[in-house]
Amino acid sequence: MKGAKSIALTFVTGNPNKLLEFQQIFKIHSNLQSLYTVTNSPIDLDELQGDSDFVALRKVQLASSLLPNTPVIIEDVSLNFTALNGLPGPYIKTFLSKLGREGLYSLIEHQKDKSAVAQCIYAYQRSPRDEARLFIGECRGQIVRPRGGTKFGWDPIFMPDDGNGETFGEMDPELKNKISHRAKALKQVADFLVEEHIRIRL
Ligand SMILES: O=c1nc[nH]c2c1ncn2[C@H]1C[C@H](O)[C@@H](COP(=O)(O)OP(=O)(O)OP(=O)(O)O)O1
Ligand SMILES: [Mg+2]
Repeated sequence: MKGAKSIALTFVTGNPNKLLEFQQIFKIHSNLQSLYTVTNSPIDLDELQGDSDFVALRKVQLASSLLPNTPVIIEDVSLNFTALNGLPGPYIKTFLSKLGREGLYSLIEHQKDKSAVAQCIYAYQRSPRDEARLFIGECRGQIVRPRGGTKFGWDPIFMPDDGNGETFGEMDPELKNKISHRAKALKQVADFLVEEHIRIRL
């Protein structure tokens, strides 16, 4: 059992790869380990259409209404191709499932600008009566032909600009977890959760 002061936090995601990276990055923020007991609710939340902030906001409100007795956190990830004015954006999951990694690459194969921004939004809500809070992390990179054996989404076609020339799919997970969109967003979440723990305990 965790210490008596530990607060429950439910991460609502149907994606086991997200959960794994969340847990790995959460460990890096060692002060949080004693403050929160995180559990996963594997609900695949409905997602409305809209810009990425709106999608994340409505997702966390839905999660909170389904789980009114626990603070909840959700994640929404977008992949924005510069040459396509930000598309696929929050619709990356559908694009990936319909086109595959090769197909995604072929969307911009003939474009000069192959840059893209991976964006991760965490949304937190303490209860259905409280306001949602959003935390956004971005990682700039280039879209390349698929490289690397990971099973996680679009990792093999995304080569971050501040990495080592490898795609997320080729990279040591430890390096990905230091520089990724998810790591950057979770850093802000971690700072917030320390403050939130004090507020909840007051
Ligand atoms: O670091 C990542 N590296 C590679 N691929 C990634 C990453 N992070 C999300 N992805 C994929 C999963 C999904 O195909 C899409 C985002 O869609 P998104 O709605 O946020 O995720 P999801 O529906 O799988 O899980 P959830 O239940 O949390 O909504 O990009
Ligand atoms: Mg989703």
